[in-house]
Amino acid sequence: MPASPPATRSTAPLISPETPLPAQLLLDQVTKDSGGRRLLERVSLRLAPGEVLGLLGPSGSGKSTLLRAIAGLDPPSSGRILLQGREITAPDPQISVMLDAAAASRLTTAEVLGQVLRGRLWPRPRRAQRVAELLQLFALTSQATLPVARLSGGERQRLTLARAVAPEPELLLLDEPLSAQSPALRAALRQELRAMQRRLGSTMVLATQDQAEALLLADRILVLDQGRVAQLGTPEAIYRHPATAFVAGFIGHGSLFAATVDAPPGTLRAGGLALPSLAARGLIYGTPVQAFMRPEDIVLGPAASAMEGHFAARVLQQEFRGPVQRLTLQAGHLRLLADAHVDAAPAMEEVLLAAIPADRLLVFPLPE
Ligand SMILES: Nc1ncnc2c1ncn2[C@@H]1O[C@H](COP(=O)(O)OP(=O)(O)OP(=O)(O)O)[C@@H](O)[C@H]1O
Repeated sequence: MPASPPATRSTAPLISPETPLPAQLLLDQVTKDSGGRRLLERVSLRLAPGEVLGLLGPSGSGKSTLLRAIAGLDPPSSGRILLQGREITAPDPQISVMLDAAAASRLTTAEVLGQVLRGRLWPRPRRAQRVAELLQLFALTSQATLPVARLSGGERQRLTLARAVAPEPELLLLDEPLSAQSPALRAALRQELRAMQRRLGSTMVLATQDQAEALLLADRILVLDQGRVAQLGTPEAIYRHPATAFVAGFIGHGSLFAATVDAPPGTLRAGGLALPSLAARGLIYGTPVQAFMRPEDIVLGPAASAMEGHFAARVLQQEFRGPVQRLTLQAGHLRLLADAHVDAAPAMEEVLLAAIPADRLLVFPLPE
């Protein structure tokens, strides 16, 4: 048995900065206060070299504040940020952050890119080659000689992104990098960004409100809720095992509804239905909770009839989503989202059998 930790241990940081690396980026209880408000509250995390972190959260949750702190642009009020063991308190050449590429600049697109490729690492021929490569990668070749002020919003965003990745930094911080791009270009740039990150092995933090972007690009996702870490985990863990109702509702789609723990154990009563839920086992009879399910988890039609707790549901709405139809079902007093394969989708107003697998009906405590 290891000796008990000393009594002072409880006030020690959650992560000890003295612990030997692998961590490349370490955030230790990062707190930020500004204008009488707490914008970040004790954010701690450890990113391995080459790891991509998706920073997700609603507008105003503190994503940009956290990125600016990591970039050394706006240091935290308390807590520490370390890159390879060095504390970050000011901008660092190893850290590249997306900053708007001088909107009113008279420089051309190519010149703005060349600007960040200075020093002995970028002798003139290598610099010119890199600029040409970036122009091509970010679909800006035709705009190479245009003054930056003339670029469209999407072009300027691509230039901002190209400028951030240009120096091949150790740590790349991106803030909504593709929000102004058309869907096709966005998909292509996502792939490009991921390939580039793998090739360079840069550690990356990507703040976005676009869940698909975070789910596709990130190794792990940090969900921020009012400046606090609501959950940190792999995309799959966050999607399948959300820690709170907020995370469940924020990532992906689903139905969140009020329920009460019922008998026999592992049953929820909601909207007049009795629904089996493994997550409700062990909870005290009569406890009010929030229940959550994803639309793709509901079983529809004859397959539902063999399942415990199946119920009748009426199709209220249909939404075409390519291979699936997203249905809104009326079941008891509940409205539930359900996905049906487009070839097997029921008609409007059709009444059909439905069931929620017991391991897919999640339970969260009521908000305080
Ligand atoms: N200097 C400041 N003083 C007071 N409040 C601030 C300051 N800077 C930012 N805020 C507030 O802090 C909160 C977090 O802002 P931040 O820009 O980090 O959010 P975000 O998650 O990046 O949002 P978005 O997705 O809309 O860009 C916001 O409510 C913002 O208004």
